[in-house]
Amino acid sequence: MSIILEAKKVSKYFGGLKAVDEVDMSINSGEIFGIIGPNGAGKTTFFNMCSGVYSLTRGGIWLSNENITGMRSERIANKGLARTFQNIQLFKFMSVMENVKIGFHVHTKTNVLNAILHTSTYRKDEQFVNRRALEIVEQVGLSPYKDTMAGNLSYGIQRRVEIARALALDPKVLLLDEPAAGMNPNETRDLMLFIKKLNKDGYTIVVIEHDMKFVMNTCDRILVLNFGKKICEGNPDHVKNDPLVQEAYFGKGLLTKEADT
Ligand SMILES: Nc1ncnc2c1ncn2[C@@H]1O[C@H](COP(=O)(O)OP(=O)(O)OP(=O)(O)O)[C@@H](O)[C@H]1O
Repeated sequence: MSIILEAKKVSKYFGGLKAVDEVDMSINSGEIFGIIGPNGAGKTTFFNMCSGVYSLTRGGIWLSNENITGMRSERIANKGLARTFQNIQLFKFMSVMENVKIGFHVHTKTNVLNAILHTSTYRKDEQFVNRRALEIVEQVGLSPYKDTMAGNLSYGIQRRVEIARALALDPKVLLLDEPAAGMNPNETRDLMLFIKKLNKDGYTIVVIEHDMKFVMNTCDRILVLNFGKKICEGNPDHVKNDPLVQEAYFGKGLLTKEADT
């Protein structure tokens, strides 16, 4: 199994605050990998460094053995790492297809002038984007909603549109920041199945999530952060039974109760 995303001694300091402190992580190609930890543990900051939104204070990040430390986020996206954000960031007055099509901008050569002049570059890009967007919409089961305005869809479907838009980048690795946040149990169950299907389709998935049932039932391996430090890493059973995790994060018994239901 090859390592697809690797972080070595990654740190981020905000003034005196060590939001992420010397965290190592190795994700194998084909895994569903979870990152958990209490509020403020450093999870999103860590994602922001992996995806080029934040610079690193120390350490390095490798994507498919290429050092991507310090690269801009568009460049990292182009190299195959796509992400979604904690808060849904869709264009609510645009259709599902239009939202997905926006995800293609890093792949196309069209600029404003090409668009205004309707050049052949623009027309070729338009054809490519329309065809691929339709394929992705079908792949993720959004065909019935393709012409619906995003703002009119349920929360669970909107999340799926966001993921579809990230797939437009043709990523190898998909980072999902709290995809189940705000979902009802049915939506969370559907999301779980959806993520497993995406993984079967060949995407490596890294997911930050507070919903323990989701994490324990979906992830192959889990990394636990607390106050910016990695306190545990392993398969769901290992993490569930780790006394440090129980104490530092969940409070004794809570993890077992939530994850087993
Ligand atoms: N841009 C920033 N400037 C200063 N401090 C920040 C910044 N971003 C995050 N922090 C701080 O870094 C710490 C880690 O925050 P982060 O959002 O990464 O945690 P988290 O584990 O994702 O939390 P949550 O589960 O609540 O989303 C927190 O103390 C937060 O206040």
